[in-house]
Amino acid sequence: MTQIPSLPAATTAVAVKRSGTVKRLAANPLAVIAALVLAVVVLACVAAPLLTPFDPNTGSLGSVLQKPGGEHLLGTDSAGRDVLTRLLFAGRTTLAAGLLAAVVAIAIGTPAGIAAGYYGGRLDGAFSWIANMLMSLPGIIVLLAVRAALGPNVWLSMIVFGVLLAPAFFRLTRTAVQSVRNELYVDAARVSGLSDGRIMTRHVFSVVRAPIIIQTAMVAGIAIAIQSVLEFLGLGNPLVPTWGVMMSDAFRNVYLQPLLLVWPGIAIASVTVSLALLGNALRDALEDGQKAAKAPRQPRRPRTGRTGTGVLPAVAHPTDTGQPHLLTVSGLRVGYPQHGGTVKTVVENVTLHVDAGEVLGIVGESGSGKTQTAFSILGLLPETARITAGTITFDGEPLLVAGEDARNRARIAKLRGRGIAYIPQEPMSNLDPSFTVGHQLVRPMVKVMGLSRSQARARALELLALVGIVDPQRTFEAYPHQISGGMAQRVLIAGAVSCEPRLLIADEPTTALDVTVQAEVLDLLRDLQGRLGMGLVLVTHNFGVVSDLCDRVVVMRQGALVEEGDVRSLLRSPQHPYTRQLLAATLEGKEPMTLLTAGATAVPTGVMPAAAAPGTLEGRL
Ligand SMILES: Nc1ncnc2c1ncn2[C@@H]1O[C@H](COP(=O)(O)OP(=O)(O)OP(=O)(O)O)[C@@H](O)[C@H]1O
Repeated sequence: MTQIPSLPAATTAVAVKRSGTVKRLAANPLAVIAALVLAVVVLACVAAPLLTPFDPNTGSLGSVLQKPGGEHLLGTDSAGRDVLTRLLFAGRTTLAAGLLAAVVAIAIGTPAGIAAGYYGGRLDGAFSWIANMLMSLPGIIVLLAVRAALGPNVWLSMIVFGVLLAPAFFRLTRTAVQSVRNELYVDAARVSGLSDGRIMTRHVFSVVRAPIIIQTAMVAGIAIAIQSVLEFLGLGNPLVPTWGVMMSDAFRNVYLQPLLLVWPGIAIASVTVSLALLGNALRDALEDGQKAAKAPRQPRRPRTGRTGTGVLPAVAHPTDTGQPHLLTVSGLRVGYPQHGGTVKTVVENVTLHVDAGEVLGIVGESGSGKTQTAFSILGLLPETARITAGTITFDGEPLLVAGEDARNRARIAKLRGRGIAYIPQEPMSNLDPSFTVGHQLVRPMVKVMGLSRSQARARALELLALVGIVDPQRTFEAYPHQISGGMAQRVLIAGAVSCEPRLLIADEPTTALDVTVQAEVLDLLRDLQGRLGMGLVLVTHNFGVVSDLCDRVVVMRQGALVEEGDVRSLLRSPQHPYTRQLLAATLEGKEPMTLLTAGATAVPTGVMPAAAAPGTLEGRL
């Protein structure tokens, strides 16, 4: 069994990444200066009443336009008001108004962008149309119109400006979400029973979090600058001190006291420039982090040992009792509409079933429609796919009916996790890099089984031990990059069985693994399936795996079933020429019965050399 390699700090962990980002920011002098300037300005403005004894709006006619010095550190303005006091109080309004614009833009743009990117289709079209329309409006003219209609209210102006800036966040999040919505870890989250809302907030939002923070810094700076420009032009409320209003006042006395223009100018420039610098530095720090994340992994330690501890008794396979099959697929047809109105059919009239405790293999060459069939059962087909005929029933209840898209989605969503679970092909890309292994195991159990967090945690540790992970605690706390491919596949198997599903669909579960780990994972699957009495649909193109694990097998070619039977008869006397051809190709031209030797368990994908394939066929034939 693989030990967790101890990785250097510069590799990919998100936990490491977070502290790494702070470290990289701290190493950037511009970022440090910008952060310090912002911190000083914000703190000084917040603590304004403590820092100055004057009132920002009360002046003294005896001390008009005084030069800096004495009790008025920055002098006084044309109404005899203390400039420093006004500057600090004005900063509160200006900064809060800039923040308000950014918050409004985020609150509108981000959820809309996530929903449009995640759901696509008409929702995306409608939201994109609104975003394009908002972007085509001339912002300054709209703000002038708002000012003319509703008066000089800085908060209202910034709310409107926030709405106008929302498309920036919308586009950013939509693009980011589009790039991950078909990632396998999102599919994995879906099949583990998490709702769309939960997936969007927990798994998808993490992708857009960093760009949003960067964009917020930029947008807040722009909002402060625009607000100040409008107020400088005399469109602000003279009764509410802001840096723009101060600039406007100062400009009227520029010949008498030019310094009055300098202080708010410095304040505006320092804050907007600092925000821009900080945003840039943050982007650089995150990009550097991503480069570090792509650094090569530590070599894996050699694996030893076998999996499973045989605690539960094996479940007897059902006999023909007249009970409905656990899963029945009837006449399934899946197609993809093409340009020009035609439909490319990728699954045609597929009919199969699997019972509780039974292992059904779906074999066929690449592109024969195995995954499309499995995805139809799991409700994971791409949005562009159309189920044009057929039904799928689970335990006698309809699960999928052609043409009932919305109901199909609801029915499948209810079954995921507890009814049907999924083990994918690519272990690494099915684990969300933003969360620890433990988190990803615990969440579905809390959500689907209603366990408390501590119960789910204890169960996750048990499951990790059950799937043969030597140090469950350490793996539980690890991020996906900190475990090997074989361990990741075991974690996914643990996750798939965590909610005690009645049917497990495993799509080429060993393809991405090296040969020794393939054998271990197959052993584990067989062991768990027997112990838990699950129905198992095993998608593979490897007859070695079929003979090792399956009770029955269906052979697919070009989207259709060409042969079906119990594994023993089918391997012994394949009827269809394609099955014979496939078997012959797998066996590299040798007769199946002459290959067999006892002792080993599995073979590498698509290859069954005499020395490597042993035992798998012999035990069954
Ligand atoms: N999004 C899609 N749009 C159009 N055609 C698709 C799409 N996804 C898959 N197909 C087509 O469906 C057919 C069946 O694909 P499927 O992934 O089920 O094959 P498979 O038997 O699982 O192959 P493999 O072993 O390589 O995974 C292929 O011809 C493939 O090109």
